[in-house]
Amino acid sequence: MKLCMRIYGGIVFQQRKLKSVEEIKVRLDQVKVVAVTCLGITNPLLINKRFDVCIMDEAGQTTLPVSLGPLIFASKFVLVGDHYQLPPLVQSMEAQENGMDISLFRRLSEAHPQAISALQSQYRMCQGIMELSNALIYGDRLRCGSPEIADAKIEVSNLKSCSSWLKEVLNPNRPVIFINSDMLAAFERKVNKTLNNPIEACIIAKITEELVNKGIEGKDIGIITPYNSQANLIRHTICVPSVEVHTIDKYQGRDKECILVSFVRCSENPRNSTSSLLGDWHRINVALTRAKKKLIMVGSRTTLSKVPLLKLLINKVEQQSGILSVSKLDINHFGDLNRCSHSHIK
Ligand SMILES: Nc1ncnc2c1ncn2[C@@H]1O[C@H](COP(=O)(O)OP(=O)(O)OP(=O)(O)O)[C@@H](O)[C@H]1O
Repeated sequence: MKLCMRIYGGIVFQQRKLKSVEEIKVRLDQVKVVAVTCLGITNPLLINKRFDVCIMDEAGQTTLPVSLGPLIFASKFVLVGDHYQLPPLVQSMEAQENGMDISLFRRLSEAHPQAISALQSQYRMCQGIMELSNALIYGDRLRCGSPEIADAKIEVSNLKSCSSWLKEVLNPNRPVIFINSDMLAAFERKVNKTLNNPIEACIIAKITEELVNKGIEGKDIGIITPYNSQANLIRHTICVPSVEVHTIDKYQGRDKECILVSFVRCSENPRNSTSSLLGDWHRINVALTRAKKKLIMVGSRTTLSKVPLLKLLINKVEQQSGILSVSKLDINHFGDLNRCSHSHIK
């Protein structure tokens, strides 16, 4: 059945085209379930409504005042979220210092651990991908929901025509690959106070093109990176329009069959790179848990290893035999490294 959803003032309606405020009011009195954003609850049409239960999704990423809005309309509430992923986005330093980036979900789960029901079966990641966040973040508590999920693999057509490094990267039996760019001198570049890495963008573009050539649909591929400038650079570099490219923060709550991560940081003096967006383990957790069947990471092992959690990640990938060090010879097979490093796209 195909449902047609219509949204009026932040409230979602199924199927019907409603022509007047009166019709919306009548419909609202008939329905048993109302779906609305946290801020949409302030809609005047809902002002006198009361609900038996309020279920709030992504509660770990919602600030306390925004959470309280819908909760006061209900007798009971259930908060759904994961405070091991990114917390609410709060830009004001003063608000942060006063705890505004701590969600109601986190506060209540710490104050009332007996009220938590931890969901341990997950239906997204295959075994190899799940093992990373299990080892780094979840203390080995996650399980694959079924053997089919655990063993899921990408399906690619004949890899014989690929160069040897791409054969390794696309190999369906390797769910996790970390492409180490140390031999390429693929240095980060500062552009208007943000960072990008042209050589990493070229590597990501080449792998994406090859995945599509070998039968993976663009809509099943996602590319994520910590930095906006790198997301823009990759969007300009790849030739497959249906592939989604976003920052890690924007990818929370989403998934794809195949995820490529560009870590960007690579500096001649790696110590300079330790305080960065990558220092936040919540963000690393989001990046590692978006792929269903294939997770391909590109970065400088030397630079990233200065961040303790990323060092653990790289060691874990090494245990899975998933590290691939690429050389200038490999990369020059598909084009001119100089063209990548002198890219003028900002
Ligand atoms: N019972 C199930 N059987 C098969 N697939 C499922 C089942 N439940 C969830 N999935 C799939 O697992 C993936 C993750 O589900 P969902 O997005 O609901 O999880 P989530 O906990 O909200 O994830 P996150 O907060 O990490 O983004 C989705 O691709 C979804 O289709």
